[in-house]
Amino acid sequence: MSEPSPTTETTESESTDTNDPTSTRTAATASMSGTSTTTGESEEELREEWTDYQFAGETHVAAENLDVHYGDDHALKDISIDIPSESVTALIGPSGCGKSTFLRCINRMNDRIRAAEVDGSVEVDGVEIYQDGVDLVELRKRVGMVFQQPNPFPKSIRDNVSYGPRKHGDIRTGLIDRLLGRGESDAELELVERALKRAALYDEVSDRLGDNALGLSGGQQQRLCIARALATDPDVLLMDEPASALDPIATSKIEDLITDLSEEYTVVIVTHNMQQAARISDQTAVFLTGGHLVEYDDTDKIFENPESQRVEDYISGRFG
Ligand SMILES: Nc1ncnc2c1ncn2[C@@H]1O[C@H](COP(=O)(O)OP(=O)(O)OP(=O)(O)O)[C@@H](O)[C@H]1O
Repeated sequence: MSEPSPTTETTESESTDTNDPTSTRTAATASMSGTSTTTGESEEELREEWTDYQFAGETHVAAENLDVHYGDDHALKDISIDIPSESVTALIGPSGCGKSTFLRCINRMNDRIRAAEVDGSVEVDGVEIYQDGVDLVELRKRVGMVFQQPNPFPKSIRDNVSYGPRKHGDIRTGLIDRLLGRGESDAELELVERALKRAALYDEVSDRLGDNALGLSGGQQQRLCIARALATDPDVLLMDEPASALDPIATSKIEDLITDLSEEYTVVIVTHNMQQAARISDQTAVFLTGGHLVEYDDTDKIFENPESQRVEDYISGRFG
């Protein structure tokens, strides 16, 4: 192993992110509460466990003292975590413990949920993304997201992939291209091919790029969604249970792809499938009920010798 989309789906209109008027929260550092958890371990003790983690690589995404509320529901409590670049980080834990909420903090998708209030800090490449003036379109180009249900647009395969770059004006259409006899369509085709190859889909669709994407199998649609995310040249890929709607063969292809992508991208994946987390991730963060990050470490350590009894119970199926 190398070193790291919600239950809501992205729609075409969502993908055209503009600065969201609800996104005015600023970074605020929450103090550590020091309260006791249901198991009697203090939050400092829990924190102790996962801050022992030795980084395999450079930190790419860092959350500090992150709290999320949905109205009265305190969904994430004082989360601090450093996620290394070019690796796969799995987020595991029982339903409702805040995994998707955390994932959505990394590209500020929670800004779209009116009830969501985010406090604390998230840095991507050392830049605070919860400061005023952050360009959310740019952020979401750099931090791509793939959701549980494949959600291609009802357009051609080619248009699905080129949608983002076209929207953001990233496909070059300048004079030099025209002088060289290259038109907009050449640049676009190049980009589409590159993204489809990177998503391990090109060979299966190269002869039908004009066909409607909805005619692809579920696994192909999911790889198309990954290609669509890659087309805007992100460096972080957030994946919310990307294989849970797929059959075992399609799942295996997605897992191989994720491993491959982690050589180039920082992948953060939510999964309910612990075997999947063990197979594909380099480090694993275990969230448990109450919105706590209980332990974070190398995946082998989490699965073979976790520090926390609660994590051991969860992993062995005695809890959660
Ligand atoms: N859009 C929302 N509006 C209000 N509350 C929400 C919203 N999304 C999540 N929550 C609440 O936040 C808490 C954490 O939910 P979240 O979906 O992040 O957990 P999860 O670990 O990803 O769950 P699952 O594994 O079931 O997807 C839950 O109590 C949930 O009800």
